[in-house]
Amino acid sequence: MAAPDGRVVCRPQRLGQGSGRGPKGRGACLHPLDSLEQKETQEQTSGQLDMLRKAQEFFQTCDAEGKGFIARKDMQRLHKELPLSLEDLEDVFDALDADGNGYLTPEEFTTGFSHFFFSQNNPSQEDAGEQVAQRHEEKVYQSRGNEDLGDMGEDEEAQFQMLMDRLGAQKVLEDESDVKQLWLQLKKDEPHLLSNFEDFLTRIFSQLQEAHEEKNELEYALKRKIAAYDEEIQHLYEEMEQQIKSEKEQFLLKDTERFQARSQELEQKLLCKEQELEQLTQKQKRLEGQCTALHHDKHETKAENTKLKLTNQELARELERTSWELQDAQQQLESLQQEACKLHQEKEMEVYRVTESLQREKAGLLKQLDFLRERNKHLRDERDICFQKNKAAKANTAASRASWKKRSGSVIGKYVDGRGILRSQSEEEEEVFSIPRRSSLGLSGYPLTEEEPGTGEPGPGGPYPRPLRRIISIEEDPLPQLLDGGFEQPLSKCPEEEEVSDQGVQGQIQEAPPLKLTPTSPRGQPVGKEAVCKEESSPSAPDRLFKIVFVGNSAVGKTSFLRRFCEDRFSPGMAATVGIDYRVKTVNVDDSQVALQLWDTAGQERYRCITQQFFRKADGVIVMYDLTDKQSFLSVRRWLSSVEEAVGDRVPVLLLGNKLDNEKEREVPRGLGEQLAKDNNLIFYECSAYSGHNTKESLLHLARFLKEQEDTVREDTIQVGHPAKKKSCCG
Ligand SMILES: Nc1nc2c(ncn2[C@@H]2O[C@H](COP(=O)(O)OP(=O)(O)OP(=O)(O)O)[C@@H](O)[C@H]2O)c(=O)[nH]1
Ligand SMILES: [Ca+2]
Ligand SMILES: [Mg+2]
Repeated sequence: MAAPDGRVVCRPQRLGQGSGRGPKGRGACLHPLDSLEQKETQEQTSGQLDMLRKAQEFFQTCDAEGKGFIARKDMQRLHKELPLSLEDLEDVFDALDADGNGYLTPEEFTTGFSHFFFSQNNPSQEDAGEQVAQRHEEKVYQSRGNEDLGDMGEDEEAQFQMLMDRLGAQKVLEDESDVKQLWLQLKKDEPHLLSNFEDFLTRIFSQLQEAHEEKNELEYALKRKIAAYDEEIQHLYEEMEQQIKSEKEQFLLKDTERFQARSQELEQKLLCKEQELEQLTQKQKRLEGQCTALHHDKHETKAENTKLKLTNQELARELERTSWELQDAQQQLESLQQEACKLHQEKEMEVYRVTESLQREKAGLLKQLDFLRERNKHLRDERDICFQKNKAAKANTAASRASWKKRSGSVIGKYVDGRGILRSQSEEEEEVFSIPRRSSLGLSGYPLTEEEPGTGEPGPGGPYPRPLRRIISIEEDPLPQLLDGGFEQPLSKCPEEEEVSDQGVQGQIQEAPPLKLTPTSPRGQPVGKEAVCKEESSPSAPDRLFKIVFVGNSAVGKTSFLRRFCEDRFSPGMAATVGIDYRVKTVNVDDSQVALQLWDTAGQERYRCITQQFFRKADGVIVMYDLTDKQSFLSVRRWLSSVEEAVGDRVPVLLLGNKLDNEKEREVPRGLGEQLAKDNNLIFYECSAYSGHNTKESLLHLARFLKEQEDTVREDTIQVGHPAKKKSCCG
């Protein structure tokens, strides 16, 4: 698209417009079609030169005096020579005097002359006056030419040229030779037609000129249109450029914004990534540190490992050696254990045998005792008669009373001889006998051989034997001793009576016969024999022995219960137990024989210190209460705590509520007993020594429990001591 070139497109000025402008106006304005008219211009130039020459000749003609300028007067002198009126000449002068100073300089004259001629080229534009003047001039020249030059070719040529110039034919005609010939012909043949021809030519040329000008105008308009179009295009272009620019700017703005946002986003991301990277770097560093530490540790561990391996090898060797030693030791131990087991079994059997024989003896002695009691009663009766007889004798009364007390207070183990060594005890005895029940049984399974103070006479062979005052301690396990040493050795000593208990049982018992017991006494026969006989009825020897201690308030029925269990009979009106007693009974528990050594304690308060000592070696304890006596049940807790005090909770306890047969007098509901048992982890039964209900069941339960407990302990012991083998041995 072509930008406007800035050329000033100017309309070509009409030549001769305004008489005062002169020929310089032509040069002042650049014709846009210069290039097109160069040729024409060249032709004009040559024409102008001719014209200048002619103008100078005409000037000299007018300036006849040669003063260098033409005045109005000079011009009027031509009136005679030119076919022009004075007025016409005046007009010509005025037209030529451009500055109006009344003189025509050669320049003014020449310029005006040429202008005059050029203006003849645009006759259509000239006003009529000028045209008229021109015609006059032509005619002047023609006539002058016709008259002066005649047949002069050169003149004709100039005339023709002048004509042509005047008509402006150079601009229109390319080749004017035809016109020239025609003009010459016409001039020669028909001179009167020449003016017509010239008019014709004038008209033709003027039309041509008009057409030319029209063409120029059209060209100009076209150019203007093109220019306008160009301008419009330029404008559009500019607008478009502007629009593009603004669009571009907008786009750029948007793009920049987007770019900025994006870059911000990216920056943030980058920041995040950088932070992450930093964290990772730190982590890596940390890990590296750890790695190094681990590496270091590894080395250390390796060294340690090697050391440990060496130690291990050493230890393995040592272990081997030790295991050999251990094996030896185990073999030795095994043989020792076997030996020990054998010994233990033997010992147990001996114990059992002795216990049984002692029991037998005790039964015999009891019989003797019964007999002696009967005797005693009888003697007392006699004595009473005697006493009544001698009632008056006061001095005798005190002595007699003391003697009676001593007889009836047949407690062994606490009460020494009747000579008042322990006088203070007699009051206690009084208490004992103040209760409705008789207190008669001695201690230690031996019948209490009471002195018969009532008889008042000592047995044969010296003073009466003292009553047996020994307590067999469950802890000392005196039975084997008894077996070894017969009855010569003391069973044990009552802690409180050491000083009085060093006489042999045998001796005392042997001293019994002098009491003149009836033949019913088993004394005459060996005590053990009867026991052996009974023993024989037992299917086999017992496998084990358990010591069970019986406790509970007085009169709850402990002794009655044991009698029911051992002899399967019930004796009403049983005497209160004094000190301690025991029985042995073998029972069958799950195909094995279990001997139960049952220790019957005295429930009365005063014997508690003795009872307490028997707990320590007990395998099991039976606490009994009388379900018709609330107080006896309330005492159970006290009994339990004294058991626990002595042995902790390692021994099983059987709680028995006795006298179930006497339901109508029941004071302790069954639930209470059950609850108590449950709270203290006890075995519980309600039973009756009278009817025999639950006597066997309850004791068997306890025996089974003890056996199982022992089995478990034994197994554990075997496993711990000898994991390889399992062997039954006496733990
Ligand atoms: N109805 C009835 N009476 C019984 C029963 N058991 C014992 N008795 C009686 O209760 C009284 C006391 O009996 P013992 O066996 O001597 O009482 P204990 O517990 O041995 O008394 P201590 O030896 O003093 O501790 C006696 O009169 C017995 O006859 C029983 O099951 N039913
Ligand atoms: Ca002048
Ligand atoms: Mg009793």
